[in-house]
Amino acid sequence: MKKIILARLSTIVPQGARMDLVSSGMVTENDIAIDGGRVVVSVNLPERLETDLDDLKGQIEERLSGLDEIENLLVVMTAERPSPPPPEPPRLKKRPTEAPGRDMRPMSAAIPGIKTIIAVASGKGGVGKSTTAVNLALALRSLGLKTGLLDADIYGPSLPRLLNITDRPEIRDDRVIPIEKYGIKTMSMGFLMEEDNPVIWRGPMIVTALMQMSREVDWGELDVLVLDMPPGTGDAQLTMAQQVPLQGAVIVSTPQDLALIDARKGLKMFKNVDVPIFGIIENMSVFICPHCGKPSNIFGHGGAEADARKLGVPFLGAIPLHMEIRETSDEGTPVVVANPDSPHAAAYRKIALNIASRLFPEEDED
Ligand SMILES: Nc1ncnc2c1ncn2[C@@H]1O[C@H](COP(=O)(O)OP(=O)(O)OP(=O)(O)O)[C@@H](O)[C@H]1O
Repeated sequence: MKKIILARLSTIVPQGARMDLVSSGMVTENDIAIDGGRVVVSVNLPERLETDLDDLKGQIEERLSGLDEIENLLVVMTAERPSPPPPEPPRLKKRPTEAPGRDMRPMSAAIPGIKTIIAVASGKGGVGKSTTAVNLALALRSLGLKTGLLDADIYGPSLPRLLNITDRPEIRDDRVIPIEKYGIKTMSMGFLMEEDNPVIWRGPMIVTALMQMSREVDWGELDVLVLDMPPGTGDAQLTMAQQVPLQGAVIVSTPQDLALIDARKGLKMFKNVDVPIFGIIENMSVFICPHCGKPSNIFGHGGAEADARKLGVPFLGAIPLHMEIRETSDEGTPVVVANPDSPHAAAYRKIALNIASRLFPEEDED
């Protein structure tokens, strides 16, 4: 089957390219994932190729449309960048709203149906960003907001594990249908990836694919879409911060100094692209002993709060390091739904309320 697909794609020469999709290596056997009748074709575009992506996508779909074996086809455009260009603050100072992006859409055009988007980011990996994003999304939902959660962590998507989702999303009319769990709509690269064939997402950066994930998923009507950003402050994060119309960002940090230094980089990145920082969340702030309930400041609690004050950024709250948060995450039932009456769930709800009042200030006035 892959051979047939490759043969058909070898007849397409993208506008501006010298060779066809297959001879140029833009689509290889590894870039085709087949799961029953579902086929995902990943096109790795060279950085410098200026081509109309919608047109190219249309050509691929048309060329493969005659194959009976394909029930659902998803074409994903990915862009490899051998060396990320260093951010240039003057160029990035103003967030472009009119300039076309790579795919010729306005860079931060609103996504129809989605009222607001917030990014949950961290300066480095492993600080509990995804756990925080999932619990915040569920807490926003518990406040009555229609909520979606997009796991943009292409390097290590964690949503399938955190929400115990093993299904694959349906693809209808060329749009991916998000998977609903605990009342929120969710989407993750992990839902589309083949476990034994992760190579489909190879490449140091897949920003174009992420753009498709936010725009070509059928989110329906949402009050808020929570974006679980990839960890760090590299080129992928920067491009996302520029291209997705963000209302604001929250930075998750652990109390350790190192994480705070990284968190500062996160703050700087969003400031450079004019995305308001809603505040810092200190995760794993104090260790609460599961046996005696006694708090211990093993990481030096308070670092994030003091740092936020110094940087003039709001401190949104502290989430303790607690076994229950870890266990519920591992079981795929985050603490906000597993134990809504717990103090941990209350801590997430308090932060969610704060975020909601920033997102919808007018509804807060009476
Ligand atoms: N407050 C907490 N208390 C206890 N465990 C936590 C807490 N927050 C996160 N964890 C645990 O820490 C680990 C890392 O969390 P998580 O995957 O959310 O981090 P991350 O920053 O998204 O990581 P990565 O950057 O690698 O994606 C997980 O096992 C999670 O269950």
